[in-house]
Amino acid sequence: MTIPTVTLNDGTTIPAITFGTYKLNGAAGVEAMNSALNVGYDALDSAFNYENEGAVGRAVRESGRPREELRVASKLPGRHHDYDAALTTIEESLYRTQLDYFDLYYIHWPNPKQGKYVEAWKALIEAKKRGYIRSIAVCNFLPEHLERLKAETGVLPSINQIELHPYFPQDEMRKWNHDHGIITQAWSPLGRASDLLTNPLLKTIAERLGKEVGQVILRWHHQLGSVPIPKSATPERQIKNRSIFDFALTEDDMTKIASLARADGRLADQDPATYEEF
Ligand SMILES: NC(=O)C1=CN([C@@H]2O[C@H](COP(=O)(O)OP(=O)(O)OC[C@H]3O[C@@H](n4cnc5c(N)ncnc54)[C@H](OP(=O)(O)O)[C@@H]3O)[C@@H](O)[C@H]2O)C=CC1
Ligand SMILES: O=C(O)C(=O)[C@@H](O)[C@H](O)C(=O)CO
Repeated sequence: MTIPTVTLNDGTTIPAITFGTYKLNGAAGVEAMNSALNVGYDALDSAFNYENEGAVGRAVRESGRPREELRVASKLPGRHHDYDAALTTIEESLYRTQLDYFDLYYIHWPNPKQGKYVEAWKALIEAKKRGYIRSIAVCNFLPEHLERLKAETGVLPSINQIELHPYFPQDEMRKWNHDHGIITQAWSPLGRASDLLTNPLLKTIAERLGKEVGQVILRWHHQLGSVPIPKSATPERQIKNRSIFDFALTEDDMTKIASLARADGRLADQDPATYEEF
């Protein structure tokens, strides 16, 4: 089944599910990404810090698929938020992928203590003007960070990619994004293979629908209006994870899944208000 598309606030489009590539490196990484592109994913999420932009570019070329059919993303690391360094880093990302442009490029973390994310954002705006990037976006930004981008540049991102899964549903942040025309993407959408995948409530829903728990979680993301980015090195799981557009959760399922939220449901100690990424 074809993956539906989502239109961003700058008129560009992304598929309603993207393939995550964190920890997919080297030849094994290329193989996993090749498999994902072969089973119908149209988008790859990468980052300068994943050290796999070369594998991403190679998988895109080996797929034999037209470049314009695909969406390729990377992210600017915290150590390169200075304006000139940011532009050079984006150029380096392009050289590593050996692609002519990125569909999406994100600021990976705001690093508020360092305090240079507005400068980095201005570099992304310039990189878009130069044709390096089609759509500019952020990850892990809080409302206060987004307000500063708006006040100081007049440009809000197309996407805010945040940690999001049933243990950490981020209702307020998702609403903020939605109210400001920003699409929410969900990182670690499956809870990075934590006990979420064996949760009894999710298992009951999955059994009733004849689906797997991972599919129920990814469908939950879709019905919330967020775009999940599941990673899997396993072809069978890649296929299952993308097969979420031919069934639906009931309102009752959605309400029950909302009850799984935990006071601190984060997977790790990575609060964007204080976390500083290298
Ligand atoms: N912007 C940011 O700050 C961040 C962005 N990301 C992005 O989000 C992507 C996804 O997040 P990630 O942290 O990788 O975690 P995910 O929630 O996607 O979980 C990945 C893990 O789940 C396993 N898995 C995948 N599908 C299934 C399934 N159907 N059943 C059982 N297990 C499954 C995988 O195993 P296996 O591979 O062995 O199949 C892997 O161990 C990253 O790859 C990256 O692209 C991630 C973190 C932060
Ligand atoms: O994977 C990413 O995109 C990250 O930002 C990392 O910080 C990741 O979340 C991680 O857990 C690294 O240990």
